[in-house]
Amino acid sequence: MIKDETTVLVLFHSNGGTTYKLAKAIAKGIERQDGVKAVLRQVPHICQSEEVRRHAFASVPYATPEELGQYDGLAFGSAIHFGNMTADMRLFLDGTLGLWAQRKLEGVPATVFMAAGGGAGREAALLSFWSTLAVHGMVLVPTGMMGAAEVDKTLPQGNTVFGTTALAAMLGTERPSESELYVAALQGEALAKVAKALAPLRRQDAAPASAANVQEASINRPEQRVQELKLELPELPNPVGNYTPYSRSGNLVFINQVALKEGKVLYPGVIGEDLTIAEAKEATHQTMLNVLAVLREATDGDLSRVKQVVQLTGYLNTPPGYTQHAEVMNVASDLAVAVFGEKGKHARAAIGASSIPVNSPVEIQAVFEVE
Ligand SMILES: Cc1cc2nc3c(=O)[nH]c(=O)nc-3n(C[C@H](O)[C@H](O)[C@H](O)COP(=O)(O)O)c2cc1C
Repeated sequence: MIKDETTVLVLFHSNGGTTYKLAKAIAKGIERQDGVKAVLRQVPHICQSEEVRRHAFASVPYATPEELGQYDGLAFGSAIHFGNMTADMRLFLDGTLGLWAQRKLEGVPATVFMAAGGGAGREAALLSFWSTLAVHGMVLVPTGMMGAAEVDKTLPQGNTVFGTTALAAMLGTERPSESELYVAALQGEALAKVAKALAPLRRQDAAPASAANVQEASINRPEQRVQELKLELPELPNPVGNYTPYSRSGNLVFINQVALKEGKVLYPGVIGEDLTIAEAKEATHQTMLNVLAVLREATDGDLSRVKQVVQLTGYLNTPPGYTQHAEVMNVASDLAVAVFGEKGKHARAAIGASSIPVNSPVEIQAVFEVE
């Protein structure tokens, strides 16, 4: 993501298309702000019906919970189901636990819009989002009286002070009505304004922190970092053939590991089919711990002898057409930098493979320069 640009995600869940139409109006409002880009994504469907597959929004890409941390602002939209967000949106938000633990969404502006039928419980439904967003520490952008003076008062309209809704079951005009779309665009514009204003401040806060982390890791001995990060480096795995856990040529150490944990493969199988992306990341973390355990052996128990992490190559057991290799391998790269600081930065390749020994979801080849 280009970090000089303000980017706002419009994330929706829709079955019948009304929330999608509001989402597009919100995105239009966001892009009225100079230098702000809207990205439209949808939440995966728990059960995808034929109706959903036929809709125009079927081609909108699915979001992952992890990607929420990349944006400068977030607009959440869902159909109202029994005075609440839909189960699909709820499930998605429950997937943001990792972001919450890292406080990644703290201070990120957010707003909420919803599609209703007759409007039963619509304010409670909007607030059901708000409590989740408050737990994340997000900056809530309400609609207040936005557009209230301009909406067509001869018909029932969905505007509320907490966010726009559309009253899809109300007669008299096509829904969302022009007034509902009008308020939705104002809401998008208001979110974009806050996102644009806060983005430089948030980056300023984040930059010294991450630079400090890297510096801290460089100053601290890697062994100390391993302890601080509470990383448990496992026992060395026994080779099952005529090879060694590592080989050294000059100052370079070569290591290959798979996702073995206590003698068994952690989450065996194909990523995206047998295991989720979150499980793939856990398996990648385990694989990198195995690499570090072997590296410690190669450096006679002293990781401070590592001069540079030179190259990481990740082979991921993925189906044809898979595209999220980089996201999974970032776990290994982040761990290298967390332990070795600047010396942890490396060249990298991430490759999809149709099968990996012992049905591991991942294999990492690593090259280190040592003293
Ligand atoms: C299970 C279920 C529960 C619903 N509960 C409510 C509700 O509490 N209040 C309301 O106004 N509409 C309710 N509706 C109607 C939907 O919110 C409405 O049809 C909405 O426009 C659907 O949005 P979509 O087209 O984006 O899927 C409900 C619909 C379903 C299927």
